[in-house]
Amino acid sequence: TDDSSFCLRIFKIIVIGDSGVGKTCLTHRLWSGRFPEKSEATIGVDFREKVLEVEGEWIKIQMWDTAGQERYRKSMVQHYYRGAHAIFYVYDVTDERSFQSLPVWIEECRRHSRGHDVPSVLVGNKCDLHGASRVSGDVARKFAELHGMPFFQTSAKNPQVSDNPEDILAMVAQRLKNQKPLALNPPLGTEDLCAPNTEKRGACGC
Ligand SMILES: Nc1nc2c(ncn2[C@@H]2O[C@H](COP(=O)(O)OP(=O)(O)OP(=O)(O)O)[C@@H](O)[C@H]2O)c(=O)[nH]1
Repeated sequence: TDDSSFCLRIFKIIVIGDSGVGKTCLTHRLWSGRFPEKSEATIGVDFREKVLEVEGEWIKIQMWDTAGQERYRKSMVQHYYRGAHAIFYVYDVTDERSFQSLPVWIEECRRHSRGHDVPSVLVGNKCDLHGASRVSGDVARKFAELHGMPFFQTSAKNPQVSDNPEDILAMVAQRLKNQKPLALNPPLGTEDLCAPNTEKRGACGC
């Protein structure tokens, strides 16, 4: 047998954001290719993993779909962030409040990742809806630039109308695999902050 097949690098991605923005649906879309008919509030964390081939290397992606509701997440917060290689910050494009909450999520991440800024992407979800209070794409893009994150607008329900969630994951996986910053043009002075957290990289028993 080929021993290298048991020697996968593992990358942990956590999905963060207010309750109801669609974290579970996005994760479900990525793992099953479908939009779930029913989605209930996540309690604690929902954990999925899969093996992806990226440019000839098989890597294992672990996706941690976290609870947005405070009462379902309190005791788990440390576990979410420990060893995370990347974060999807998700907001709902029809819900201004979920966008306004982002600095709080970013701050929480900083507190728990011991001074490291974990490479992140900003994902506006529910682009298939045309609600009155849509968060401006330009404003969100500027926010993402300010924080050195690539920005995507997507829909777990109807990926055709927007960036495809699978493409977002593929891009993140490719950058993690190559240990490149997630943002193409990190803002001046933040290059180190965008570098992948390599401390727990390569969880390989070989
Ligand atoms: N129209 C539309 N609805 C969506 C989309 N994504 C999620 N939803 C709906 O939004 C609601 C909340 O989705 P969830 O995925 O459970 O939200 P969550 O962020 O995981 O919520 P918590 O687990 O409480 O943190 C559900 O009713 C979904 O059907 C989307 O892309 N488009």
